[in-house]
Amino acid sequence: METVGSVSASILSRSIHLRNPCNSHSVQSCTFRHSDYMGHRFTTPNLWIIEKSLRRKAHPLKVVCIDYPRPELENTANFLEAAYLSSTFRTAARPSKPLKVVIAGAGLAGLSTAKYLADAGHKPIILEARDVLGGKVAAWKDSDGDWYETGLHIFFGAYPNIQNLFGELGINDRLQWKEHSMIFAMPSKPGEFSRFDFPDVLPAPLNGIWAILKNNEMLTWPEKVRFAIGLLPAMVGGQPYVEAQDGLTVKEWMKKQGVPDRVNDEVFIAMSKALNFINPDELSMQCILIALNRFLQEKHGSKMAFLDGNPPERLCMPIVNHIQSLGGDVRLNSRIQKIELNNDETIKHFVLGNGNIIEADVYVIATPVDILKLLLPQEWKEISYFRRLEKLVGVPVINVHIWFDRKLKNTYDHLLFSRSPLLSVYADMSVTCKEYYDPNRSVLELVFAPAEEWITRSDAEIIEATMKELAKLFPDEIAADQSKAKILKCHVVKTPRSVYKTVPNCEPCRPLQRSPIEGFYLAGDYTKQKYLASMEGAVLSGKLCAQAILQDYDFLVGRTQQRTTVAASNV
Ligand SMILES: Cc1cc2nc3c(=O)[nH]c(=O)nc-3n(C[C@H](O)[C@H](O)[C@H](O)COP(=O)(O)OP(=O)(O)OC[C@H]3O[C@@H](n4cnc5c(N)ncnc54)[C@H](O)[C@@H]3O)c2cc1C
Repeated sequence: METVGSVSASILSRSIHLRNPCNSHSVQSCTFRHSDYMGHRFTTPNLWIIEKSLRRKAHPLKVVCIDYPRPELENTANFLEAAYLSSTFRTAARPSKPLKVVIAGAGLAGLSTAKYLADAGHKPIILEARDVLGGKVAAWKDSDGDWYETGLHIFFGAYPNIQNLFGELGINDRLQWKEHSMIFAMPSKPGEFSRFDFPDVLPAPLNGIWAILKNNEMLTWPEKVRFAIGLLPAMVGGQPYVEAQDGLTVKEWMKKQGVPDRVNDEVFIAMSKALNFINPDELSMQCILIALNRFLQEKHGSKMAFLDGNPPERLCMPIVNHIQSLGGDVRLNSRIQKIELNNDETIKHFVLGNGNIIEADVYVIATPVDILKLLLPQEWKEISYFRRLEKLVGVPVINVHIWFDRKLKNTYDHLLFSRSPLLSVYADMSVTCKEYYDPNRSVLELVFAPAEEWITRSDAEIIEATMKELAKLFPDEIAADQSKAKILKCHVVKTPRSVYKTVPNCEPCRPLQRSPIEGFYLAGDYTKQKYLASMEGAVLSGKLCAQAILQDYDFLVGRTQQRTTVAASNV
């Protein structure tokens, strides 16, 4: 095969820099021009190359060809790392005895675990309690055929594992990327918005710095300077500093760093509510620093995309089809009721709600952490790995959909930060999302947070409160009494326990995917991974769970054989 390009790689401190002179996704073959590897050739369709750990001659250079570059955004080191991890499942040696892995929960974490295990040649079976896929990305069709969702979901440029997954499934075109901006409502000027625009010509973090410096409506120059000085230790101290801030709330950290209260009020209330549905006086500062780090480190990190339709069909179904095409299974209406143990306190089987039992070589719980705690057998509760879970508690949040009798004008084809006391982010889905497109009527989807006080209130009260807030965002078009735009219909979806509430000191309580119980693993956005409680975090947790199972393969097979032998001799 003809050599059509070369890749040069270098390592600067700990980040990987890749340059592909071919700059094409359809390269058929490539020569690696590192002195140690001169002349080494790789051939694969859609060649892309990832260099994992170039550490001079002491460690061999690891080169992996990946098939799924991301078309919209640049292939950053984080993306290549995500693609590399995915490729390890496809290229793993086929197992002589595929493991039967039962996974509780068909949220993104459970689906991801099953997908990557299936890629590696194993047999995952997902048991989902409800009649709908997706967990916190679940959605339902009403009697008019309109969809309503558990939550308004945004995909970020800084979500490498999600985008790699879209590439693998061949559904990249389902992400509808928006302008690289963040748009905030201005409570002091009802109906007006202030933008942070990230210029495409500048690399990160300069594009972010430029966006902040150019915006003078929300923060004054002295406030920006005070905030920048406050952030200096984070820039200098790196990850250890970020982790150390887990003990402080956002508000406490701002005070300690001498950042003016107005910065908190103008920017961080909106950001805290968007990230974790709570206010800065509760949110751990580590959460904000991790988000800033992920969003500002990459040129397109804070660029946002909407899925082009309802998540169960447009995102979850392709994962299910993939799992089933490789011999796995996904069963709805199959709630795990109980974890039954052997005498040695390992798992004997899962008991389902209908009394059926299911046995497997490996068991994974990919439910929310609150459900896991309810399922934990008494015998495990004092193990510190499980005891620490007590600190992780789901936060309440409400998602509101309102269909109006007209097209609202004061809106954008984008996510909007409402900066209202009761609401967090919102979007006119009739504009932002292809499947929900309507030329004549607006459909607002709004995240109602913090929701602690509202979660037990009636839908009518929630809609009434929402309309009062909307009257400030659309002063010319919406009035609380509906004397302007009229509500055609609405849906309110309450999630009393959503993502874990990221209050200070939660980080040490997040469990690794491999538990101390043989053959038992966890997946879920709350488990240990570097992307907060998010869709990206859920998908990565599934990959890490599948990776841990693969790493333990010999042990798990040996264990199963031993049990079979013992069972046979008992007969
Ligand atoms: C309102 C809202 C807005 C959000 N916005 C964003 C956003 O913009 N961007 C972003 O990245 N993230 C967002 N998130 C967070 C994101 O949705 C979650 O982090 C992610 O979907 C969690 O996935 P998971 O698989 O870990 O858990 P889940 O989605 O909760 O999945 C767990 C599954 O387990 C099932 N289950 C429970 N009990 C049992 C049982 N006993 N047996 C079998 N199955 C069981 C559940 O039914 C569920 O399907 C938002 C969340 C909400 C609620």
